[in-house]
Amino acid sequence: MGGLHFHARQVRLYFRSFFNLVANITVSWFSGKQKTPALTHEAPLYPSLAGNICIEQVDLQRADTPLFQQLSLSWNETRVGLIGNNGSGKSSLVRLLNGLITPEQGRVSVFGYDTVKQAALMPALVGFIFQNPDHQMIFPTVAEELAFGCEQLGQSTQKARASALALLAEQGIESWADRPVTQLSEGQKQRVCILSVLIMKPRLLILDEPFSSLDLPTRRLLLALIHNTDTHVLLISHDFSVYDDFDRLIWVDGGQIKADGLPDEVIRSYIASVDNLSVSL
Ligand SMILES: Nc1ncnc2c1ncn2[C@@H]1O[C@H](COP(=O)(O)OP(=O)(O)OP(=O)(O)O)[C@@H](O)[C@H]1O
Repeated sequence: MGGLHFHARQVRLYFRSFFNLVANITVSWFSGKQKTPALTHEAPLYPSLAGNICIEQVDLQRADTPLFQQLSLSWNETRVGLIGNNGSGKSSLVRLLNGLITPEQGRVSVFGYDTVKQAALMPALVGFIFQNPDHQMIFPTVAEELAFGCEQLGQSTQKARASALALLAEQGIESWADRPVTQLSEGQKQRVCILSVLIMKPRLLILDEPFSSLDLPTRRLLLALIHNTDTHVLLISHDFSVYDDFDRLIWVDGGQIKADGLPDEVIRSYIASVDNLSVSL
């Protein structure tokens, strides 16, 4: 068991190191330490779909089965939610946005950057929070977990620790700095994960079911954290109350956009469709 756990940690470490190596090079480019590559803000293939985040005529298969066919979607709103039944394609859709999966056809771009052609930029542009914080945390203590992101932004080890401590102090949790992450509760771990991504100031923050095991106060605390950033947020949650202040909600069904609009209206349509289904069962 211990060996298995160690192995899983190592795999995660290598995976994250690879992404961070790429992010490091990228951030160095941004900060002018190396020659800046020619970044092309390409025009959208379909100008009517122009937006900060843009999915254009995308085809995607999962396990040889078509999931998205000619999927097109774009938005500029800062707070966007994604709902849909299990297996409807939500996680696949958000994984297209940081280049974790690649479409067979079409194009996905985030703030003008192509997630495939400019994949190396994605770790610096798009932060990702998973359902299970254990899949994300790799350092022994809270401060190290936060400092890592700052080091990827080019800060010295000392400066990175100072930035981590400053963020913890701002959150009123400076006493957590040297706590082992393994001794945090699930909610505390998720809070550290969100802070460790926000400290890198991504332009888009994607959260895939981040609250499923959290109690109401912790959920509210983390929602406030998300609301207080000026980062664009894309949130997947089966708890619709989290969408109260959101600008837009997208309902995915069988790999297609079933409804897209104000959260209240989309939630009403979704619930009505589930009620209809229950009646006909
Ligand atoms: N790694 C994978 N390999 C192959 N098929 C996959 C993989 N991940 C998801 N799928 C398939 O793609 C489809 C969409 O799955 P996805 O995880 O995107 O749905 P979801 O809406 O996020 O579901 P849930 O709410 O259960 O998390 C499903 O049919 C699923 O079986």
